[in-house]
Amino acid sequence: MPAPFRTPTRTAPGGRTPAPGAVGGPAGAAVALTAVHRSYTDGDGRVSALDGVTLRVPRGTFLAVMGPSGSGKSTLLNCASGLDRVTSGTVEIGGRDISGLREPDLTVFRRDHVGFVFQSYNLVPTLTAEDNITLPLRLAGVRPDAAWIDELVRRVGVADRLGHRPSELSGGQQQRVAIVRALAARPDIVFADEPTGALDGATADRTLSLLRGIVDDLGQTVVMVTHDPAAAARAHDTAVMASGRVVDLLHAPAAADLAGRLASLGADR
Ligand SMILES: Nc1ncnc2c1ncn2[C@@H]1O[C@H](COP(=O)(O)OP(=O)(O)OP(=O)(O)O)[C@@H](O)[C@H]1O
Repeated sequence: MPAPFRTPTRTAPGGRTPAPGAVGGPAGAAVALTAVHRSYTDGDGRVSALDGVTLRVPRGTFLAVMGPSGSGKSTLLNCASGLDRVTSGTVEIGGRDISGLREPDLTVFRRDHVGFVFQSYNLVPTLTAEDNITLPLRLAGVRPDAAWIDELVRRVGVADRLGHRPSELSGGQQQRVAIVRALAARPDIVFADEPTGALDGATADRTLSLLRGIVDDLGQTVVMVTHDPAAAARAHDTAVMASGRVVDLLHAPAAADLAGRLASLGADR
């Protein structure tokens, strides 16, 4: 019988070992990828963007995904979140296999079970912060859970900005509103794509603290793609990708160790 998950191939340069249960163990996985391949056909032939990824993200954990440009990070995020389809293998979110869902069902599933945070915030410019937060729920015909949203709004510190439009908010405030929007439906998992990429150092730091807090204090699950070793070091675990594979799964790596590992993989940023 094949191994149920890919065994990390190495530990951090500092000798840290992967978190027990950070991969594998089907129980309690917010998202589980099994033998996922994703290939694209382009002008030059076939590109294997994901080449056999098996990865489980336990509920209530914060996973960073790093790797050189072109290593497959965005493809991993897109496939794991149901934005893109796998060529082969399976993706389960909250125990539900989404690999075979038809498009309308997949759209509804994503809406109800997956939250997204983007580098560019993706707020609707004509709506207030409050309306941005509740828009996805209202479109779904779901009454927002006012107590939960209040808790989130207070936690991220935008309670006094709810009546403002995005253009009247700083980048950090817009990202905090986007984080509340992503969590409003209590998703199984939040995927964050370079969430601090457009923020200055101090604001990025605060945003990472918020993400870590919603995992540690509220039991949410976050998967974050980042190029920044210091950002990844704020997560519990880091998956390092190269050539479409997860080559390391590191528990609480130091930023310097991650930077060294990326340099060894030829990452130029
Ligand atoms: N739609 C597509 N069509 C063809 N090739 C694609 C497509 N999407 C991704 N690829 C290829 O798949 C590989 C992985 O791309 P991906 O965007 O996942 O990498 P990445 O690690 O996120 O890169 P970056 O850090 O530069 O954003 C690359 O070789 C890329 O060119």
